[in-house]
Amino acid sequence: MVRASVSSYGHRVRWVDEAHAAYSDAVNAVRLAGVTFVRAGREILHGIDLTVGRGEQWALLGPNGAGKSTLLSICSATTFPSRGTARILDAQMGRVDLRELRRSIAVVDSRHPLRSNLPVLDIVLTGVTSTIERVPRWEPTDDERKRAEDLMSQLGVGEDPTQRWLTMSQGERGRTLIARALMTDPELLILDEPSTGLDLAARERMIATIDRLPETGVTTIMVTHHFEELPTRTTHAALVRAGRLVAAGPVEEVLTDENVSATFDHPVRIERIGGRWSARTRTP
Ligand SMILES: Nc1ncnc2c1ncn2[C@@H]1O[C@H](COP(=O)(O)OP(=O)(O)OP(=O)(O)O)[C@@H](O)[C@H]1O
Repeated sequence: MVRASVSSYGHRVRWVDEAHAAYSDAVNAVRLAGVTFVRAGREILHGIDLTVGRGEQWALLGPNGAGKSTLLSICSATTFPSRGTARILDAQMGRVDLRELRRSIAVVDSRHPLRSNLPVLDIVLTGVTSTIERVPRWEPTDDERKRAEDLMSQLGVGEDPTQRWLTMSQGERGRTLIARALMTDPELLILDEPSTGLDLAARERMIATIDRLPETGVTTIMVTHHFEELPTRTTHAALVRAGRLVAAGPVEEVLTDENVSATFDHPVRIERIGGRWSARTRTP
């Protein structure tokens, strides 16, 4: 069912995720109801309702400071809502063992805070321990090592065994972090600006990599600033502005000139060519 409403910015927007709300949680990866988040006395998210079905590929878009990363941290069960409920992979935050839940969730963050100059294999293996650094005295099993090597080969990293974190390019780091994230065969994969700082060829390789992820059945939620970076297999989008959703639902219905212009408070024309999107200023 599609419901039309008027956003707080005076634009008519369509809410298109109501059909999902009728689903049982068994088919939902994320279900947020009335999620509000307060930090340092300031309300950053205001009553967010969002349902992400399992196997869907979502993009979160919006201006700087809109609350995308905060929303992402609630979806990854890293941050608790101040009010409202968050069900992640059928588990209600606040009522489950978070360590157990987080085993099914992997996060790829372009600002990965690794300080040690680890080789690629060791970085990928930190996906098993869910740590940034290698855990002292922890050793992978033969199967874990084999899986890490398989993923490295699939993602095209680690061919040079001397390659280490501090000397890796942004593109190599990004693909290494995706291999790391896939180590635990996650049900939910969170991607925070995975293409940041990549040159054109590296960005295109990264998008092609992300485009292959649905084959694993994983649900993805990705934050990006650029419509050009949306993988072709993106199924849904959510537009965030000033801590509120402007629109959320199937990507073709959400990424309209009207919705995107309302989100960025700027006249925007959205085009989709060959499955990829672009956005530019709409001239009268
Ligand atoms: N640690 C913090 N303490 C106080 N306020 C914060 C903190 N982190 C973020 N904020 C504020 O919360 C709001 C939302 O931030 P958030 O990082 O979620 O936005 P974003 O949409 O991801 O932004 P960007 O696109 O710039 O990364 C911003 O106004 C930001 O200033």
